[in-house]
Amino acid sequence: MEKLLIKGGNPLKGEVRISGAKNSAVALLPAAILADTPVTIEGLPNISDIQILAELLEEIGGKVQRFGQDITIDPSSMISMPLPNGRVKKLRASYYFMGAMLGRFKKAVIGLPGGCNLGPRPIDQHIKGFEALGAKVTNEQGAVYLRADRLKGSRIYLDVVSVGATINIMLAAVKAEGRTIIENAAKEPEIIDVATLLTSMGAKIKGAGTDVIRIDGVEQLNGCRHTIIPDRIEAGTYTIIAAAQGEEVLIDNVIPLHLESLIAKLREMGVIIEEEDEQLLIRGNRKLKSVDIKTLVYPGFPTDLQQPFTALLTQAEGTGIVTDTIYQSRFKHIDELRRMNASIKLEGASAVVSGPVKLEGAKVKASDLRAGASLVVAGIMADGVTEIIGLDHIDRGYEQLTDKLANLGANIWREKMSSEEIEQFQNS
Ligand SMILES: CC(=O)N[C@H]1[C@@H](OP(=O)(O)OP(=O)(O)OC[C@H]2O[C@@H](n3ccc(=O)[nH]c3=O)[C@H](O)[C@@H]2O)O[C@H](CO)[C@@H](O)[C@@H]1O
Ligand SMILES: C=C(OP(=O)(O)O)C(=O)O
Repeated sequence: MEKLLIKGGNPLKGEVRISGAKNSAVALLPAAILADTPVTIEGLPNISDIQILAELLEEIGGKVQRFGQDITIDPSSMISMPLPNGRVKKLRASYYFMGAMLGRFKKAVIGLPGGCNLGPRPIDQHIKGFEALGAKVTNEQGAVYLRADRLKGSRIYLDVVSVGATINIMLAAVKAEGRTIIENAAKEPEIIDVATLLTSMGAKIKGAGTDVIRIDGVEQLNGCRHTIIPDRIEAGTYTIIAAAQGEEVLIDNVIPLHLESLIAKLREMGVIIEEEDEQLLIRGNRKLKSVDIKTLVYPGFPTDLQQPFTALLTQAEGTGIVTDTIYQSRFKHIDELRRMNASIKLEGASAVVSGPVKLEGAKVKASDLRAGASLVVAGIMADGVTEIIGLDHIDRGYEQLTDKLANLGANIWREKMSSEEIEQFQNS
């Protein structure tokens, strides 16, 4: 087990290349289950969630070959193997095996998903969608059992705008008989990416990226080749880091449109950002002004950037109010930032951040993926050394974080934890 160490204060300069989007990749891989012939996905991030999904695909009989950032999945000999326990519990996106296996085999047994602990994360809207398509769904001993004699297209109104439910229903509906209409669908770029892959496989989908998606089911889907979109959350994290500590940082392989809400907020704070087709050039500003943020569904401010952004607000003049409307209790990073001298109060569903303060390096723990990212942002700005444990969370979502930041000039490295440290960590 390792810990991450950062000696803060170095000005950052240079270029960082963004990897493929985790939240697309984790749906694209299960989507391959639906094809009759091999699917190749290009530009995958090398992160632990992808490794686990590749192993799950092999567990159900898929042949998986990885060549650098590309993966080829031959689904022809897959079977509807139950996956009630084990790897499925390690990540959120294992829920996509429900939709994909239901679409292909008309049955699936999948353990309830893991992923970041952000408070309650129900999957009732996924289930509502599967039931509307004709599946019988039961929950037994922590696993979801799905079975359908046939899947039949239906009109489904989501009571909550959900990325996972929108994609999961698409995965099942592409092989249902007739037309499915998903209303109040989520509009995140990852949904368009999954729809693009499915369309290349032969699916008939209209409206992905709007709040009404129409799907006409087909009997057969074939293999294809697909290039994943860049990770807007990784790009946003580096943009925040560059705003915090950058002299001049070029973010390469990014779709600026996907980050409009973040870019607007950073400009309000006084950060200078130039947008190119696939790049962002960020000039940090040591005199930042505070702003308020409220997370919303896309194209609103993403909840996955709320935690890293909160760390940046500690350096801004004034008071910034951070409200997360998607996950009201996504604030586990606050106590850790306070250990680093941040001045943050929790008031109801908001964090009130006062700044600027001089952050000080400390021993802190990443309780979830983006909490980890917020500690990295803080560590990069702090005086002295910050020691972050809980790297398994960070490794779920950031490819080569240490190398990418070191290339920009950060003083950052990983070290093995001693057995006493591991014991303390496990008991904490
Ligand atoms: C693997 C993946 O893509 N993860 C992302 C996905 O998670 P995930 O797909 O799990 O998030 P959702 O969009 O489904 O959740 C949004 C909100 O809806 C609620 N909800 C969701 C489903 C449901 O059936 N019932 C229900 O009440 C959730 O508790 C949450 O409050 O979108 C989140 C919101 O942008 C991001 O933070 C995650 O990084
Ligand atoms: C919450 C996240 O991921 P997951 O849904 O996979 O837990 C995230 O990427 O910030």
